[in-house]
Amino acid sequence: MPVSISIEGVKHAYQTGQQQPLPVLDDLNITIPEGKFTAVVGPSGCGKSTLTRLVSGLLFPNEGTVSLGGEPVKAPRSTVGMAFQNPVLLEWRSIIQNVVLPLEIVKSELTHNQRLKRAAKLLKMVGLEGFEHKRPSELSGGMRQRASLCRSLVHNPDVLILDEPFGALDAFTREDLWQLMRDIKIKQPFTGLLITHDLRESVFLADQVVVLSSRPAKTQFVLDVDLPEDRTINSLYTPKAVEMLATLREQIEIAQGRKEEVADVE
Ligand SMILES: Nc1ncnc2c1ncn2[C@@H]1O[C@H](COP(=O)(O)OP(=O)(O)OP(=O)(O)O)[C@@H](O)[C@H]1O
Repeated sequence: MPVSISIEGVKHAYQTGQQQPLPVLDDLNITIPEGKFTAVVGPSGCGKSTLTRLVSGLLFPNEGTVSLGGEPVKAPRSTVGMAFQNPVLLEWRSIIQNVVLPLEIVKSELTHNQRLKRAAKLLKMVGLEGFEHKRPSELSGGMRQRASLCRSLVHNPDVLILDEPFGALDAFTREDLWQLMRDIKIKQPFTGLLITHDLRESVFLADQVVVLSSRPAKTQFVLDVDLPEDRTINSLYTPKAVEMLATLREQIEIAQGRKEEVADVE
């Protein structure tokens, strides 16, 4: 069952040997209701991947709290799924064996056959039926990323963290995978956190887009994406979406220090 994600007053600095700590996150506040999808955008190096480590329990904040379903995160949780820009599939395993890997790690109660059945169902859902027994190197980049998405979903995670998973793909494959992700979200609900540099991707996939300031990152701006659930690529060209994209573009420029924030004049 999807759970809410709550990031409240989070500050984090990395200890870097003898040098002064490097402040990375400074007063981060993000709330993602259960089953909703939030995209986080911000300047390069502002702390987005650090945020994913805090939510997945691989790192703990110096100040503030990160909670999943109202429970503070104190350790890595097996109910979180993750996918990254580089799918890192194991070459000595077939595609289906790569997909079942998380079930082995979390010591699932499913039998061997049940695990294979679940993986095969996911592979079918992403259009990889017939490729179950291929090696990762026999697949294209887009196909490997589809397999990686199956691996991140095979243990039915209640939270899915996507750290630029489509960043290395060509524009058309990327759009295909956005649509696939939209359909997966309906079939297998989860609470989603997407890190991306692509504003169109954020508007296509998310219910809300959070813009972070430059490092140390603060929550600078939150946009509610008021588009239909069943949005298509064409939805990105509607006046409403174009206006949202322009707003986000402007906020990124402010975050990068290229533009001053202008106060509203009544
Ligand atoms: N384990 C670590 N120890 C020390 N410093 C780190 C560590 N991990 C990241 N950093 C530093 O923290 C800052 C934020 O890194 P992070 O990877 O979270 O940013 P990001 O927003 O995801 O970057 P990008 O957009 O370029 O992918 C960077 O300056 C990075 O060098």
